[in-house]
Amino acid sequence: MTEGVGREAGRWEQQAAAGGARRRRALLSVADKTGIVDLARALHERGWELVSTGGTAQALAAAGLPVTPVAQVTGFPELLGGRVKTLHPAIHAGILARRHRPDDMAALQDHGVVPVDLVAVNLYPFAEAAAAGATGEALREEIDIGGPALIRAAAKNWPDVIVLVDPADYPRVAEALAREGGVPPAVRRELAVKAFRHTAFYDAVIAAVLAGEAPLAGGEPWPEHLALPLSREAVLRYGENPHQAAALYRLAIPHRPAPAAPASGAPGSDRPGPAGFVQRWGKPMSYNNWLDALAAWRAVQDFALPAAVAIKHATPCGIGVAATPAAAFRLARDADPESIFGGIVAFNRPLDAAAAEMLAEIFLEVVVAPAVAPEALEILARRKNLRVLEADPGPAGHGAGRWEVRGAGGLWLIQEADAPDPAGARAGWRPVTRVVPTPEQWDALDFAWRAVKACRSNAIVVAAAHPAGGYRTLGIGAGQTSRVRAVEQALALAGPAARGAVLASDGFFPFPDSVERAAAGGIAAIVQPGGSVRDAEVIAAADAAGIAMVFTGRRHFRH
Ligand SMILES: NC(=O)c1ncn([C@@H]2O[C@H](COP(=O)(O)O)[C@@H](O)[C@H]2O)c1NC=O
Repeated sequence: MTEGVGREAGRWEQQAAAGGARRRRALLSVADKTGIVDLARALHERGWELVSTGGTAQALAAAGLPVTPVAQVTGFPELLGGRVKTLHPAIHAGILARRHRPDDMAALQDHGVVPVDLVAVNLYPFAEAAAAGATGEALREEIDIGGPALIRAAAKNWPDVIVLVDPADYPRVAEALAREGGVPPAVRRELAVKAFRHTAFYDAVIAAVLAGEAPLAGGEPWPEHLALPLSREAVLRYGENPHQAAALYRLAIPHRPAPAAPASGAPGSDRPGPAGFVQRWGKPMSYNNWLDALAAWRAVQDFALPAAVAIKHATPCGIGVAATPAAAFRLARDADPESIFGGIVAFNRPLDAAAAEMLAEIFLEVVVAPAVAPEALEILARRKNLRVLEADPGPAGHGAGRWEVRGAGGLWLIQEADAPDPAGARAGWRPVTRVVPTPEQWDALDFAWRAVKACRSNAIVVAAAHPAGGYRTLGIGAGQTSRVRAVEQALALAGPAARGAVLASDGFFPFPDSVERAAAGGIAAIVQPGGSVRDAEVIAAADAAGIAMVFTGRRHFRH
């Protein structure tokens, strides 16, 4: 505590306890009436005067409590359809007067203003109105003006005024008043912090909604100041390691509601997750679970056919596409049967029983899919340590999913997410070698290119069609500090299967050495962004080996 406020507050409490040199006054003005009658009754029983705005006053009067209408205090009726109710010196001077300043108190006396000692306010439900589709004038009327002014005034004067913005805090304040005749300074300060967060969050939501499709950028090149409305979804057991504290927040920009989870009658109670996620089974998600599940879910969006992406430590260890989720999973699993142990698997199609049976055979941490059939959930629920998430594949709305924010060393970096390449993107690819890919190789290169996008840089993917249909990664070299080492890792994992396979590189080859290694491993076709100053040498190496190579003109680094 600072500013000697505890001393001032103590004086205030003594005054109150001394039998009330004056009657204390509370201003109650709440859109959400939850708990307000109980709070008002507790105050009334302790001799407080209750002052309220229209709807709140009605609710209190209906409960048999005596209320002073705010209009009686201000001498004005509520104006402009409620746009101006409490915005008046008779209210705000009463809140803001510093009780230890004789000049402030004298000013109140001179102007017949009564001090306000407690403010309980919550705001017009702007976010709910936006989520329900309100626009234009109707939405604008949901922007609360007087409420934030009351909250901020009371929070500024927290040494003398109790500010309440959350009904969950009413009982403890009522108890403190009953027990001690006042609320300890530390608690008043804590309530003030909560109040400023409340109004800051409220305004951040309004700005984001008014900014529309570009909530972060505000529709213009990056704004100088940016307030992101974040809502806590969960306090996590710990972060990346047990000695790190962690919580999960989501960008709380109203958007269309996620589809209701299908009623399954299946085991487990549904646990809501961040916007668009519902946990259908299993223990709470950990920090690393979320990192991996989000990476897997993002990666699987890049494929149009049924796909399975298996992730370990935020980078894929196997990716498969095939006719069914089960067939896709078989390919992803067999790509690296060792690494998938304890992995996270995402699907881009609803999970059926056939896929669930295969998943339940091995130890996995998390499975993510757009939907999980009831019979599939029954099967997965055999695995006590598995977590099952349903994810909403639809657009996040208001551009919330379009942005990535991450912290590094006290700074925050924001970028547009690396969106999936559109379905026909390869029409823009440019063959640069004498040999051009066969139609089959084009398909395999398309798959490998989408797979390498999901991998940490430097990333190389060796991939091929499967004789029974579909495509799978054979070897992934990711997170390497040199590109040629990523090639070697991918080839080593692929082994003899690399002969005749294709290779994708997330960035250009700075030297021909990677192509020479690929050629030695039997790679038949390569896709890479191109753009190196040594492209000519790289192309010459491919030509010398009889390898087909195409340039995408776009890279997919992932740091
Ligand atoms: N205009 C004002 O002076 C004003 N003062 C308080 N309010 C809000 O009016 C609401 C309560 O209204 P009622 O008691 O009529 O239901 C609260 O959400 C409060 O934040 C106001 N409304 C909006 O700005």
